[in-house]
Amino acid sequence: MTPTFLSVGECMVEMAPFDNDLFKMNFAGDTLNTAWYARQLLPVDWRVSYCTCIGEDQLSAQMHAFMEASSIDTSHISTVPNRTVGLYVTQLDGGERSFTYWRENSAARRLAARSDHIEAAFVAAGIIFFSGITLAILPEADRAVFLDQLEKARRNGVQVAFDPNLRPQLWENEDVMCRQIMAAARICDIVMPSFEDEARYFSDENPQKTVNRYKKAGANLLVVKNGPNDILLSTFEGQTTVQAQRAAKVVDTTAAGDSFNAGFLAKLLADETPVDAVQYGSKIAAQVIGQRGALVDLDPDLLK
Ligand SMILES: O=C(O)C(=O)C[C@H](O)[C@H](O)COP(=O)(O)O
Repeated sequence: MTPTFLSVGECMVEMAPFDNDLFKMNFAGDTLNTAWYARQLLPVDWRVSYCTCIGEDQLSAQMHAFMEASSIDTSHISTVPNRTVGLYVTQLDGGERSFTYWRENSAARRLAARSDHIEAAFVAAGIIFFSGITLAILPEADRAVFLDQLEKARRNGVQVAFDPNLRPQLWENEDVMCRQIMAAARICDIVMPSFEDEARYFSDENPQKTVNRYKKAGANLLVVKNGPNDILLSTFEGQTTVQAQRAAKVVDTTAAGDSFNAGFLAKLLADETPVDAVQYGSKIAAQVIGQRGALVDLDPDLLK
């Protein structure tokens, strides 16, 4: 059977600032970004599949065509009549990004509305990747359906990887966000949080506290990203810090974490050591933040 990397979540229209106050339209979203980079970084015998919902309008068709052209498998994308895809605009402040969204009524919010849709995607996967944003956009009842199906897939041997990607503006409130993130972490093998966010919303004093909290929840492989600072890696064998790759220049930090996740998971799935996988993920992220937008061309040397 073809090994499948399945990413689940929401892809949006991205408007990212380029030169002369012009904005460039693209398609992006944390889980799609990870799938897009993973497609380039995983061996060709892997299938990279994206699970979401889109509308039936022209913009949705364009997004679908973009994924196909990027060699991402679209067989787990369903359509929802009378809805369209979400949109976000990136604002840059000295290279640091922030996002404004128009996604309250997006088709992707229905991605777990039919449990057979996600079930079919999950059973076909070797590894499932999702994020806190995947959960944040779902109606409350669908979150439970999503996590139930995930647990079932995991019991059947599928690996589960999770980036908490904390976005309080997408949740009902911070309490709900923190509770749901920890409920999700309980059914994950690999958790890849970013310390800056975790410190802010879980009051972790240092990356060690972040590791301890997710380990207690049950995850056995943890990578705590920390911007340009050391990355903390915790595995079955113990833990270590890995120096982050310095970026030659920081132009736009959008998708730093998403591209790191793709590089890290691609090397793990190729049976490299977790330390090598962290170093590789960090190299990919350093490249990505040197260019504008979420999806950027990678140095061909990195793809070898
Ligand atoms: O916020 C969302 O919903 C998005 O998906 C927009 C962005 O593409 C990612 O958030 C970027 O993620 P970072 O790697 O954390 O920079």
